[in-house]
Amino acid sequence: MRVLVVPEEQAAHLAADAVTAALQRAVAERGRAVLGIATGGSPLRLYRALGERVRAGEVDASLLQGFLLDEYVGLPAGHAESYREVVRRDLQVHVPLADHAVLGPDPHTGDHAAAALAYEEAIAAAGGVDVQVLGIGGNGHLAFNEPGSPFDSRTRLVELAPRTREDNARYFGGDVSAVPVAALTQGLATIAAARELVLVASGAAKAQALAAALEGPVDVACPASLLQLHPRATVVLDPAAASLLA
Ligand SMILES: N[C@@H]1[C@@H](O)[C@H](O)[C@@H](COP(=O)(O)O)O[C@@H]1O
Repeated sequence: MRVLVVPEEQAAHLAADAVTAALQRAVAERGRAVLGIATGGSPLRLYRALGERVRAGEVDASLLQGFLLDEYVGLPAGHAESYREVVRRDLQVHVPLADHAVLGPDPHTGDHAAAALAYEEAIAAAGGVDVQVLGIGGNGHLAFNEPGSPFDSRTRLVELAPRTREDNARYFGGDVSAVPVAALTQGLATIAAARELVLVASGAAKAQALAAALEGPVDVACPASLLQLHPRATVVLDPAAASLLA
């Protein structure tokens, strides 16, 4: 695991370096590349920086396919805070992935187990994820794998922890009751199967989770501690997020 601590503005560029290199490697090997997409505030600057790389011709967006980490269950299709819409706003305006080239778990089928399985199959059919962008929850969650999620978990329906719903209320006008109670999420084993992981985090609110994830025991109590086991993981932090690291 590589941990880089730099000012936030520089962090996005270092993370974009890692993501770009992984995508270029995949394109050189297989003629295309699969990007794993995280939502939330953490990767916003990274996605802008990645857009610059695309405009500079370092990455050909037409060769990319994207898979979301997770999706809320219970929002109407097209809801502004559904992760499919968030990805349109936060990633696709910078990195022009075609709509058909971006998939997320489908929360509208009425059969969440079947949708979860179909999503795993779609990722496998694409050849797996080349580089997975990650944020980290304040409680150490990855995607919507809350503390206690098994390391061998796959895409499935999960209930959101109260802390996660409170943290995410800021995207729902501050109203916790508007935050869905469930989601479909890639499992920890699904995430760990990506060939490369790039986690970005900033701010003191993430410091405790990062100390547990990077320097604590590898344990389901902190789902993000699985990064310690991954052969190609890069973590890019600003000084505040890194402030509790030894
Ligand atoms: N499901 C997402 C995660 O994928 C994300 O990493 C995390 C942190 O979000 P933020 O970057 O906005 O702090 O929260 C959300 O709940």
